[in-house]
Amino acid sequence: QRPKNFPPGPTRVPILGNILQLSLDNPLKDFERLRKTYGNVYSLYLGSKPAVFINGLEAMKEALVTKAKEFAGRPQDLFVNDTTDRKGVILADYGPSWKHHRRFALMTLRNFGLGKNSMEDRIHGEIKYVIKKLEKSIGKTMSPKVMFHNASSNIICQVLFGRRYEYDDKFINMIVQCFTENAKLANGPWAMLYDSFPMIRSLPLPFRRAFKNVEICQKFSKQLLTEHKNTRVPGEPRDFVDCYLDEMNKRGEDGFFSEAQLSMYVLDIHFAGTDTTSNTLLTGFLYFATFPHIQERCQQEIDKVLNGKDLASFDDRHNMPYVQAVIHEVQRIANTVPLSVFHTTTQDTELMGYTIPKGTLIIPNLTTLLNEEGQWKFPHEFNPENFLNDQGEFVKPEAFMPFSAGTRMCLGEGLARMELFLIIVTLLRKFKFIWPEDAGKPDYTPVYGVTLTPRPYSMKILLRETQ
Ligand code: HEM
Repeated sequence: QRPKNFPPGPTRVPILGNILQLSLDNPLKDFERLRKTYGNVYSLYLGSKPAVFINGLEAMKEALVTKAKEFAGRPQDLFVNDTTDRKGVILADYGPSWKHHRRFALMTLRNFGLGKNSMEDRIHGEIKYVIKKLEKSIGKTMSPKVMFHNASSNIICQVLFGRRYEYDDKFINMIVQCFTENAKLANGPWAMLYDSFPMIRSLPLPFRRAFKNVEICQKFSKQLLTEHKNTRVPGEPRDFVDCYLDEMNKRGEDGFFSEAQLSMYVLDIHFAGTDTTSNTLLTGFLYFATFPHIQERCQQEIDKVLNGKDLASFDDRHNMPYVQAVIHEVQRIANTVPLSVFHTTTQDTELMGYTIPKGTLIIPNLTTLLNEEGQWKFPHEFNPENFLNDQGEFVKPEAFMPFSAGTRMCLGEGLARMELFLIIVTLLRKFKFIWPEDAGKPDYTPVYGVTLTPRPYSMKILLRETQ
């Protein structure tokens, strides 16, 4: 029996809950089936623990925007919490430590956006290496996966640590590999079993791999922190880590800012800024290569707007409605973080008339907004018309929430949007991306995880004549 007025859902069995009713490899289709049966707010039991799923624009807005604070918590008893030692910002519960760290990140990222060495310069700096890499493949086919993952990692590494790594650097490739592996493990079958059955948690099962990966990454960030402490000049920050160390000096021992926090905090931001942007870029180029007419129309608009200009700037987006529409459509179809990051309720509350007690696990299914019927002209196909009005102007429907919404909304949205725009525009301006003749039909179905990943593919690179 569910508690009185709790969201409905399928009957559960003792101990296992509803877990046998889900495909643990990729439950997204099951979640959609359950939404059709039980409505936009329903519940499932993962073992003995209830989880409330939020679907569709109306329910999502009520929870994340109207009742933002009431839904701003994070669960603290899951696999992901154990792997990250309950530090950092992404999984921090709603409270003063999370607030201070979120505010600090937003402020510091904003400050790096200004001035001489601006975020745009940093991104263009990295794009030069991407161009070099692509130039080596002209006339040939290449798999863009490592390149985009490393480019995204480098952009955020520059901000955090003031440094970048070559794309064949073994060390950073190992870190990125840990990120991509953990993004699959974090909500994969073993994590689901770990969360549902606490008695198996200390057993040597495959979920141990995720702990090992965090350990490897922690070594990496701790080493960089030591280097920073040894070389910094207080009050003259070179990067995010220096700013944090300055802030620690300023605050003294207030219990919120500490070195132990810092090493997981930078890891959080490094991870969040790598596996998201890169998978979105990979989705984008998969579609550019297989929808050549859309690629060409973007190139015409880019040529016209950038006519004679050396580099694209983020402001140019206002004169590129079609390119803007395409990039947003790429994000919509990529559905990069399909179940957002899980929330909890911070107090007893109500949603769409149902009663939800404090501390309930909340799963915002963002997928159901990005393809919701009635919200999009073409919910189930790749079509930039989804973001264009009858006059060909760019419009952003309300259901476009790949970064979530409200209090816990992605704090890297500004950076991510700038990266996507500058990288896509610069590369489409210079190169033509072609689906290889012998590659067969493209498979657009992504691999499930905390982030959705396009299946590995290769594309042929040509240099464009008109630039
Ligand atoms: C296309 C790229 C990206 C997508 C689609 C994306 C999406 C998301 C989503 C859905 C959430 C969960 C929000 C919630 O719980 O309601 C999130 C949180 C977060 N993202 Fe992003 N993200 C992207 C890029 C980035 C970048 C570049 C950074 C680095 C600065 C970043 C840092 C974070 C952080 C720190 C959080 C946790 C915020 C909190 O709990 O307060 N993300 N992101």
